[in-house]
Amino acid sequence: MASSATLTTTHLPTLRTILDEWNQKRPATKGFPVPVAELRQSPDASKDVIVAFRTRPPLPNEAADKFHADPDAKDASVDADGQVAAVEFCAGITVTSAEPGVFVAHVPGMKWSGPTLTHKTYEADLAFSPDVDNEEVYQRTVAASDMLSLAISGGVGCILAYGQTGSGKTYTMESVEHRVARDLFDQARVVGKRLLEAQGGDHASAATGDIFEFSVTFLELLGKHASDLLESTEEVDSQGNPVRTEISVREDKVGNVRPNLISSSVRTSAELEELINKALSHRRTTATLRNATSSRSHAMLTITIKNTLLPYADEGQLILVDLAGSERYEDSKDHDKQRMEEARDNNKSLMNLKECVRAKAKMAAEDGFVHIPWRANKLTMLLKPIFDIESRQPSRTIIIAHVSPHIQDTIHSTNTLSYAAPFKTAPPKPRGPLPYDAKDPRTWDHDKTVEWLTAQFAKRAMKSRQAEWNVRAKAARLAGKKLKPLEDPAPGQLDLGFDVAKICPAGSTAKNLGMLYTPQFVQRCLEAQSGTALTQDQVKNTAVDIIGNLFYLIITAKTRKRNEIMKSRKKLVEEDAYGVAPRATKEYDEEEFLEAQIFYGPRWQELIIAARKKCKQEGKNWEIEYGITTDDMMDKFRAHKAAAVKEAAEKADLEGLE
Ligand SMILES: Nc1ncnc2c1ncn2[C@@H]1O[C@H](COP(=O)(O)OP(=O)(O)OP(=O)(O)O)[C@@H](O)[C@H]1O
Repeated sequence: MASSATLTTTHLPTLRTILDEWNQKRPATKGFPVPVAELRQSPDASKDVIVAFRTRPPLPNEAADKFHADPDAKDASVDADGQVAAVEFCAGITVTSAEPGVFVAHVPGMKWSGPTLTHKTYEADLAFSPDVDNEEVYQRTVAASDMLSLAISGGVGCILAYGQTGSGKTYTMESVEHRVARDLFDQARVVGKRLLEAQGGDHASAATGDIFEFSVTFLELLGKHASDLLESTEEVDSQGNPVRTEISVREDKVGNVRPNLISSSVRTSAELEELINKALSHRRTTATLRNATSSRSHAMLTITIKNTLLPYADEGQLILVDLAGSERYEDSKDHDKQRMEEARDNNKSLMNLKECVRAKAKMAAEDGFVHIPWRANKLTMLLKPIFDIESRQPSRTIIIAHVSPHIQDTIHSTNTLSYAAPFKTAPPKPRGPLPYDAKDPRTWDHDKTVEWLTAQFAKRAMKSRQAEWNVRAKAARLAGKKLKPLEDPAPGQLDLGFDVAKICPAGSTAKNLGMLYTPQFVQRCLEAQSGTALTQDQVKNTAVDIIGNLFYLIITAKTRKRNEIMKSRKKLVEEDAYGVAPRATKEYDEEEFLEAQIFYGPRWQELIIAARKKCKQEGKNWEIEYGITTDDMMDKFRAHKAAAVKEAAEKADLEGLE
């Protein structure tokens, strides 16, 4: 049977005629409904996963190369006289609608009656034709989905470039990276100024809005091997490959995947640009030295954004991934063993990525529980922030699937398009209210939400009232006097320090609050502060604490079903973040472990990671040096919980006596 290559080569004129006929019959291509200059916020900002298709223009002489315009080549296109036929471009892809995006792939085939073309339709949120430039792609994806604001506000934004080798992934991703570098700092300053304004008072950065810290890592994943693209190396191995330290990718004790990469802090667009250029030049050098293209590795740029006004809020992240080429395994069969293994590993990681993105898109569309197998592979482990359903950080993923414009590549293109098209989901359907569940804030109406918020603020107000009284009582005792016992305030008389109606205005529910980013909730609380009893820091800590509690309740409700399954798993096996063999610890189930982490907040991770890092550098045993182990921290947490339970019971007893 004729190979696909021979088929297209020999019958190119016939295929072109069939394509022309099809083109004449089809409706005109639908462009973007909104011109790029008037773009505000689209595509649907409520979607967690946005899918875009992109195809590029044919490159000079590419058609000739693709169709083997070399008379000695196996599939050479020669005419009846044995002359090399002139090879012209023939489209393998047609864009029929830009938004929603529709690509039609023209698949050549052969029947008894002669060559045929099958036209397969694939749908995405957006489709970019060859004449759309990089700026427009950036504006319609990253800018329109407000991804930079998401990351600045403590969320996670991820952009994935997928496609066959040579389809234009690197062309897109490099341009996105440079544009992110161009815009990120200006946007952060706008958000910073807004937050400082809400906070009021003097602040050193009030005029500039410089309240964020940015750090950058750049990882390369080649097959199963991860390395640091920011590590400069002169060393090369016997095959000419640059020797870089192998980076381990695993979950640490607290479940974070933080490979030990060089993390460079940047303060300006120019500094970020410089760093990106450095990493990209390392990637290119590696590719050239290996006599191959960058298509064999995944390159992951991560920008972490810390809000210095809210040190305990989650750090935002932007993760930009130029994925390895999606070659079919058969295409690598002629390669050496190492390259075949790499191709197999790449395929596995891309297949696992597909499962995870699909599950995530499905979960967002159905608002239910779907298992996301992100632990199955290093690539998806590195993308944990977007896949972990226990993460309380909001996230958004844009996947740009690239295809070659040539009919010669249509088989590859259909693979790419059928990989990415299922990520397109309908936006979540508007539903009626869920039946009320006291433990699930997503089911609370406005009144219940206000009641819960009021109770949260009241608890804290009572606590600080008591602390104040204790101080006064102690001073009185020292002066030989006795203070009148503290009486409970009359109903409605407790000064909460906040106007709850401003935090949760009419019509707003816990579900709406749960969709706010931590800094947005903090800003609301700063604006809703009544009286001057609380300092700025107290307001911020209270706000972070309360929104944390709400997130916790929502996550617990979401994962309740999963926890039931997990309950059978009694023991938690820990892995040492620095590669010590896994060891079993005392018994505590995952639910309690999660509760403890939330109780400690980011301090848990900071304490453990910082202590370990320092001791590792100094060659000391961190457990002896610091005397804290996970078991100790769990013990302390249990003691705290027991004390809280005891206190509540005593209070209940007292109330019963009254
Ligand atoms: N939209 C475009 N407009 C013009 N040229 C493009 C476009 N997209 C890609 N190219 C060109 O096509 C060639 C291949 O693109 P690129 O290297 O980005 O592909 P790739 O998918 O990243 O390949 P690899 O996987 O091998 O790294 C490059 O010369 C690039 O400049």
